[in-house]
Amino acid sequence: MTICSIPVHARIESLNWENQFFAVNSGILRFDDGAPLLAEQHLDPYSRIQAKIPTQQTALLDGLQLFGFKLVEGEVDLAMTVGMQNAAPSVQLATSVDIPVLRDLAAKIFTQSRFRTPWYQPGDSGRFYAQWVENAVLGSFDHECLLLKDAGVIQGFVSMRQLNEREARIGLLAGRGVGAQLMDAARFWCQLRGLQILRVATQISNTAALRRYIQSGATIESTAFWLYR
Ligand SMILES: CC(=O)SCCNC(=O)CCNC(=O)[C@H](O)C(C)(C)COP(=O)(O)OP(=O)(O)OC[C@H]1O[C@@H](n2cnc3c(N)ncnc32)[C@H](O)[C@@H]1OP(=O)(O)O
Ligand SMILES: Cc1cn([C@H]2C[C@H](O)[C@@H](COP(=O)(O)OP(=O)(O)O[C@H]3O[C@H](C)[C@H](N)[C@H](O)[C@H]3O)O2)c(=O)[nH]c1=O
Repeated sequence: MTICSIPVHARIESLNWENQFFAVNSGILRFDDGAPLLAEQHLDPYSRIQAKIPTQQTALLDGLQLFGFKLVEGEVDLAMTVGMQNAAPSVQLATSVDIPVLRDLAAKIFTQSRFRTPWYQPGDSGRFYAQWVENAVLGSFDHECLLLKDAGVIQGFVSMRQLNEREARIGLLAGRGVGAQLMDAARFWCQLRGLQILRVATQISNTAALRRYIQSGATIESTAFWLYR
């Protein structure tokens, strides 16, 4: 077999938020035919470089592997139309009082993650989703976090981000056995804002989440591989 280089045109964007949060020096490849040809000396200054590639771009997959990139995760991106006939669910808006419980839940429940060992430190992934849900409650990343409670106890949560005047994206969604209600709540949140498309992404291995999103009316829009070096 002859191994020859496969041209990859990309620039590197520093992942400033992640670098501060994880105390690393990481960047992400942004692919662009007008960008310079990728070379080792562009990658070397970083302790970690991430790349997210559409799964159908097998030439890119081969090219990045020649630079030493390794497969870390697969991601499925789904979307659904919101419609106008959604019933109001019995959810509450999370407030700062809910943060400690939500942080604890989020740190434990998202077991599949691209922020996993050996690429990140043990505990980094849990700490990341805990921060994500806290920032959703505070409206500093996702915009709001909706809670499903039973007798005052949180059964599930879903964080929501409005992307533009038509679309929203679910940030984090969790609650064993209450996925359908959480999806209904997400859809209603969109309807209230006049949004038409609801997007959601999950890890390719998360079959429970994939089943839930599809049963709730979503269809697969795209799939991607995460590679790191
Ligand atoms: C946008 C995102 O945040 S993507 C990440 C989605 N969230 C998570 O993965 C958090 C953990 N999972 C959950 O909170 C829920 O399982 C959801 C929201 C994904 C789906 O909820 P529901 O549709 O109500 O399904 P339910 O929780 O009953 O799970 C379906 C089945 O998968 C199983 N299952 C769910 N998660 C897992 C898991 N991580 N490992 C093994 N089995 C699991 C459940 O036990 C259940 O099995 P059963 O039917 O034999 O009882
Ligand atoms: C909390 C927070 C995060 N960020 C930054 C940090 C990252 O660069 C991105 C989020 O990256 P994303 O690819 O979305 O992360 P995940 O792969 O973990 O997410 C997927 O899986 C989750 C379980 C969930 N389903 C999610 O919807 C998926 O996308 O954002 C930031 O800049 N500021 C913040 O406050």
